[in-house]
Amino acid sequence: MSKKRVHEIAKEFGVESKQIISILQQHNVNVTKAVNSVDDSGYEIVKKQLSKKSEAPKVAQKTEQKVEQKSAPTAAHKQEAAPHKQQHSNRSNEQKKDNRKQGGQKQDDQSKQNDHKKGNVRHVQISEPTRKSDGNQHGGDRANNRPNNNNNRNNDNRNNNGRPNDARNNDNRNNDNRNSDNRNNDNRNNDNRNSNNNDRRNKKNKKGGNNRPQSLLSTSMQKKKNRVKHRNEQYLQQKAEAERKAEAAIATEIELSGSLTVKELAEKMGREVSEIIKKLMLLGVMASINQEVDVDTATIVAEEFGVTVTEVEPEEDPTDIIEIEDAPETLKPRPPVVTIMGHVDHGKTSLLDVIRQTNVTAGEAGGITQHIGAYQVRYNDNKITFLDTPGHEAFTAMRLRGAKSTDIAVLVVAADDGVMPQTIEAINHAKSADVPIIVAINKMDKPGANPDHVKQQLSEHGLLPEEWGGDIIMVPVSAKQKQGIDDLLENILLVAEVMELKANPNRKAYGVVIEAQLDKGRGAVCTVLVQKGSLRVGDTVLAGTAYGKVRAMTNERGEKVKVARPSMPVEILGFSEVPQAGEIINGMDDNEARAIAEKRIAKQRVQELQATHKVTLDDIFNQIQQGELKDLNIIIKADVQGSVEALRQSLEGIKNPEVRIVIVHAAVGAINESDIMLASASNAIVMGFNVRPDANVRRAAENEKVDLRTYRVIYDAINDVESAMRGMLAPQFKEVIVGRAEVRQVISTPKAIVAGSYVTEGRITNDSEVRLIRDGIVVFEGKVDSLRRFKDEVKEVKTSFECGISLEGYRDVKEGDVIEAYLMEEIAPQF
Ligand SMILES: Nc1nc2c(ncn2[C@@H]2O[C@H](COP(=O)(O)OP(=O)(O)OP(=O)(O)O)[C@@H](O)[C@H]2O)c(=O)[nH]1
Repeated sequence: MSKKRVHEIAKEFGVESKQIISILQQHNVNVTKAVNSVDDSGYEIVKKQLSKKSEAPKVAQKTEQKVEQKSAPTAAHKQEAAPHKQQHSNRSNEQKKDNRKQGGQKQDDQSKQNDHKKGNVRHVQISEPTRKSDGNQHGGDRANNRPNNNNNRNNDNRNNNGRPNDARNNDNRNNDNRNSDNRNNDNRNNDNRNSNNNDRRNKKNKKGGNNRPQSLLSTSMQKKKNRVKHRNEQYLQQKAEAERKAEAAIATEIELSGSLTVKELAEKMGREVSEIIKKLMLLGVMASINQEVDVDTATIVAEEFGVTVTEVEPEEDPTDIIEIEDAPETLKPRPPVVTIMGHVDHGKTSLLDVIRQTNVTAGEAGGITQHIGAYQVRYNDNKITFLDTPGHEAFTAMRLRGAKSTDIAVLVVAADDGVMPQTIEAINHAKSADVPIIVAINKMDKPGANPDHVKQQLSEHGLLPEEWGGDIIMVPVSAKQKQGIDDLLENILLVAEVMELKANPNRKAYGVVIEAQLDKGRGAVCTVLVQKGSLRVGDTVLAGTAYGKVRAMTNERGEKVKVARPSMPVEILGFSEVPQAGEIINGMDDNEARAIAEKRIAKQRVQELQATHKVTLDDIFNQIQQGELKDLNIIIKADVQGSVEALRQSLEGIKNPEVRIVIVHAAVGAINESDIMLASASNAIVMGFNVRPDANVRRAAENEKVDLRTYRVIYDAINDVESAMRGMLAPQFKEVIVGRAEVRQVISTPKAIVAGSYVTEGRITNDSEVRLIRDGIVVFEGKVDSLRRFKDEVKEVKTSFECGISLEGYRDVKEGDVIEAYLMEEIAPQF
């Protein structure tokens, strides 16, 4: 006894499960769900009920019954087959009709069937996941082709399994029974639905489903291949194009207008930088990418590459200020500017100190002069300007600038020590600057003093004393005992007189920046030596990219100065930023200064962008952040091997997850140019411990943009590297003008003096640091006491608004004054 599930029976009879459940429940069969099973008796009940309703034609039924009887011996089987009678009979009839019709069309039909088969093959491939519905179609086709066989097979199935209604075969039969009745039509529709579903699934699969059909896979592979092929073709095209361009870029003729960097020369010639460097090396010139080569060298290199060089006049630089020669009649005598030079500890400061009658040595950090100071002294009604250049080799670069701004060089040589390395260097600098030298043989009081030995040594370096038939004045002095000082000063004046030093005081100022620094309270503070013209408070000045109105001017004794004439050193306030020492300062028209400064800034930016980016301690953190720095390369130079090792071990001990410290070179000895070249090539930082670079090395480091740092304490070196990695190097500050307001009315109240003001630019805030400016001079610096709009206290007032400002601890405000608000802003370290 077999059992069938409700839904199977429903399917067999082509009705819904609930109809079957209802029939069975009416006959007290306990079923509630489509999955419940019923035995043969239940099945019979259903069959009977549904047979009554059936409208199948009698003839068909009879024919079917005959067939059933032939093949199915049991009554049960006859009954089971009943619903299918009409299907089979229809199919048989159809087949007969078809056979009659076929005749000449047989061939065509056959080919159509073949086509259909092909279609099915394709379809099966595509609809792998929907095998069941394909099975239907497939079976359907088979049924079409071999209806009788199909029939027999069904019968066979029945015989073999004792289960007459194999669902699949049943479905197949339904498929075959086209046009016979509604039920069959439904089936056909199902068929269509299935095929539609298949199409939809195929589309889904195309989009990358796991069950991607084979044909789609091959299509996507083909597309992929095509893409790769296309890319390859593009790459080859681009490569060919680049080669063609490179070929075209190689110049046969170039124009040179002055010295240029190796990189610029390479660009002009359309060659690789490495080719140029190689050629220079062959010519015996060791140059790096950013090093300048003069026109002659560049011409030789170019010619080596077969490039013709034409020398042209350099283009006029709009940022250059052409220096006008003053007419002889405008020139007036001016004091000499004297630079004191010499070896370390030979007594330069002491000598100058005696001359100035002040004690500078006592106030100096570590007893060493740290910067170029400038002072003017009066001797026998004559003025002499002294530039106090430090003797230590660390400050050679500054000394070089000092020499350039100098009329006379006083070379201090200790009588007991004789000519030393920095003495020779000083001689060379003075000679190259074409500055007359006066030798002060100092420390004559010392027991070991031997002036003749000094003279002898100096003669060997081309300085022959007058008494030996030469033209060099040599004065024995003792700074300590204040001996020979008058003699020295008289000789300076004598040389100056012979030189007939003159300048036109009646023109805009022209001079040189001796030193400059940022003062937290006063902004850019700058020592300037006026060389021509006169500098006045309120004048607009330009030095490099810095410009501004001179707010205040003081002399070396801190006294206020209104006008500085030729050869006078003064300290000035008012620059927008800190100018560089050695920069030329020009007095000029306001707008002109601003325009030139802006052009210079733009030019500087371009140059900075062009310069290769070198690693610096200031920039390490940024580079780490941007993922540009994986290794921090360091070159160590120290005085003794013990320090080299100590520094190496300490630096290598610094651990950072993003950056590895690599010591590319570590050795005993002074920092030399080859260290800089190595640092440049390996993008390294140079750290010197108890060793110092000379001027040439410093210049090379500047040119190569190599960060060169010297230390006297190992801890400081380690600390700097660690801080740099964390982006915590000591911050730098710059003054930022927040806003300006013009005082239009002064209102006196019992509590305070209120400056009724109009904000002309930026904003004024109630917590601003401010300065009160009158006729270009700062008359007060301090804080805002109160800031009001009408009667209300406000935090800030913006441009084009009026406000009342009272200043903390200052009442002498006048109409026309300018209140300038500023703040000291920490700037990100840059190099
Ligand atoms: N006995 C003697 N000692 C002197 C004389 N002049 C300077 N000294 C000493 O020499 C040392 C160096 O003097 P400075 O004036 O600092 O020498 P400097 O050349 O300015 O040194 P730097 O600023 O470091 O380059 C000091 O201890 C002075 O006291 C002198 O005429 N006689």
